[in-house]
Amino acid sequence: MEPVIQIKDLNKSFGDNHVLRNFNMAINAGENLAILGKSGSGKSVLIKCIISLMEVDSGEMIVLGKDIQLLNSDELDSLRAEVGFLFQSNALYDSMTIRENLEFPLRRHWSKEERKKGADAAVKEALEDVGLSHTIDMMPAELSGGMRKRIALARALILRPKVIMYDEPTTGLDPITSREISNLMLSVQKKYKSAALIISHDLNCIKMTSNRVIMLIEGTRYAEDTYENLRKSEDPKIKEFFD
Ligand SMILES: Nc1ncnc2c1ncn2[C@@H]1O[C@H](COP(=O)(O)OP(=O)(O)OP(=O)(O)O)[C@@H](O)[C@H]1O
Repeated sequence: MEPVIQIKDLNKSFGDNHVLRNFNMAINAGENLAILGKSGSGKSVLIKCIISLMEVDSGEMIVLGKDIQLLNSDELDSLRAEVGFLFQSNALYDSMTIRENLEFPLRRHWSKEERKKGADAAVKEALEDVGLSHTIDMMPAELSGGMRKRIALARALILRPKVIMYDEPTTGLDPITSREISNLMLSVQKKYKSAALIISHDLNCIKMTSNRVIMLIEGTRYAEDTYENLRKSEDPKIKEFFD
């Protein structure tokens, strides 16, 4: 089966700063792939290139069978409906209730008719998925950091994406809440058979959620293996991450 995301020989520089160098990566359907790299190694730049928020210098990016550099803005918009994002900041709208926050992507991607028929059920199911049905009429400010993260995940799920991008999903959360989020990420993968790109510093999160890990070092795919195999590596550059 064709990978859901395929990156070939991606290069991205800012002046003399060559952030990504002939970077290659493929995510298969239903697979959780994590990218582990030091601060400043280019993980966020990579996500921005994949969702076309940033232009690349050279390389190819095929997302759900489409070469994203060849898409016009309408085509990009509909592709983005199939890709869910969980941003580090959660990006919830503070002035909207939880229901309104979850309806937001539906307003953009569903017709009025579709929303009339299905929005209420979709919002309720997404909230159930993250165990927060009771917050439907609350405001984001009334929720804890971990709850806001779960709501952001519910919003990412509402359009049933085939692939989800997790940008530092557990950063800033305590270990117990981080584990809850990691467990949720696993149950999402199981229930929706979605694939994921997970960018994280949190080794526990990566250990729990990823099927495969790419080590991004000096802009390249330095190593790629399961978490357990990488943890056992004797390579000093890899060991550094686990010590
Ligand atoms: N818009 C930009 N203009 C210039 N340089 C940039 C820009 N965005 C990122 N960079 C540079 O690209 C490099 C990679 O940054 P990036 O944010 O991708 O790192 P990261 O691996 O996500 O780090 P962290 O884990 O700290 O979030 C850094 O050297 C950064 O300064």
